[in-house]
Amino acid sequence: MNGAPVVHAQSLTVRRGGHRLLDRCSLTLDSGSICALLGPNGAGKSSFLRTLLGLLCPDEGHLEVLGLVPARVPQDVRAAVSLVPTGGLLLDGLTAAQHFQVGSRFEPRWASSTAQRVAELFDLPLNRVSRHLSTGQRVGLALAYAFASQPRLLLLDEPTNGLDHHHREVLLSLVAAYAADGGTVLFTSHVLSEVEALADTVAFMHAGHLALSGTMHDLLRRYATVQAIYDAQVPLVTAQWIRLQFPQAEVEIIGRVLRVSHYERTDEILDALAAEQPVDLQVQAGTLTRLYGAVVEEGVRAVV
Ligand SMILES: Nc1ncnc2c1ncn2[C@@H]1O[C@H](COP(=O)(O)OP(=O)(O)OP(=O)(O)O)[C@@H](O)[C@H]1O
Repeated sequence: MNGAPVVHAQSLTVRRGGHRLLDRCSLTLDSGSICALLGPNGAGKSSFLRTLLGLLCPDEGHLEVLGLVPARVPQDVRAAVSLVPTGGLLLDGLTAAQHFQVGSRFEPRWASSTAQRVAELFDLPLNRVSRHLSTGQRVGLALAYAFASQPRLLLLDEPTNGLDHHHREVLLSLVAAYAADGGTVLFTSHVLSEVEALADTVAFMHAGHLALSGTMHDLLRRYATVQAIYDAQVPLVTAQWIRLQFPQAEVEIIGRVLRVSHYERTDEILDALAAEQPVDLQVQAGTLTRLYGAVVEEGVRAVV
């Protein structure tokens, strides 16, 4: 792995029709990382992937992908980067076998053995035209084509959409193996359990802006929950005081248990609650679901 980042986006803004698809987005991805791009419908995730491939040109900011500027040399970028859009992108009149012939002719790093292997893993009928393939088979074929192209950066837009449980697991293993070999992956997903299983890095998008990004480990450590257990009901005055001191915290009271989650203020909350002398006091690592709620659903309340 060399030290230069695979993706280096600095304050990217893309405008279309008076609307900001991307709003000052910054992200750096290192070789070998698997990054999940998360956010609600319409947040701008697909637009970000399309910008990395040079399909959308930034109006402001700076972007380098593998040291290249996609808007300037889109063909060079496409030779090294594969994008699998939602549902796959196929040539409708061609069979899987014909797709692979196209790949061997036009993709500079085509690996026929990978195409065959991934096609087998997805149980693809090789001689059926793609418009007669099922939804999952279409995704499988698009993935087989992408992996066989041996890209240095793989962009996957909701790749598990339409895949059954078994083929979902197959895909997660393929992505993990590809990254272990030094490939870099940026994928979007609305399924947080699969993100937790696969991604080492997460980036949260909200209204076109990349609100927060970092390694999964670090972000969940920063968004920890402090749990205090009292010998009787949680003292109301304590809960109210915490809400006043930390207005952006998520505060939960369940009987004798008080749970307070906040981005990057765990130590202060711990000190504040220790002074109240609960019978038990501990810090629990955050969960992706809670962090997603704080960053995206609550309108970035925890981090801005
Ligand atoms: N070419 C375009 N011109 C104008 N608006 C666009 C264009 N492409 C996308 N948009 C708008 O930009 C916003 C972001 O769209 P995008 O597809 O990037 O969202 P997304 O985060 O991928 O959403 P989803 O999770 O639903 O797939 C949406 O409001 C969409 O309607």
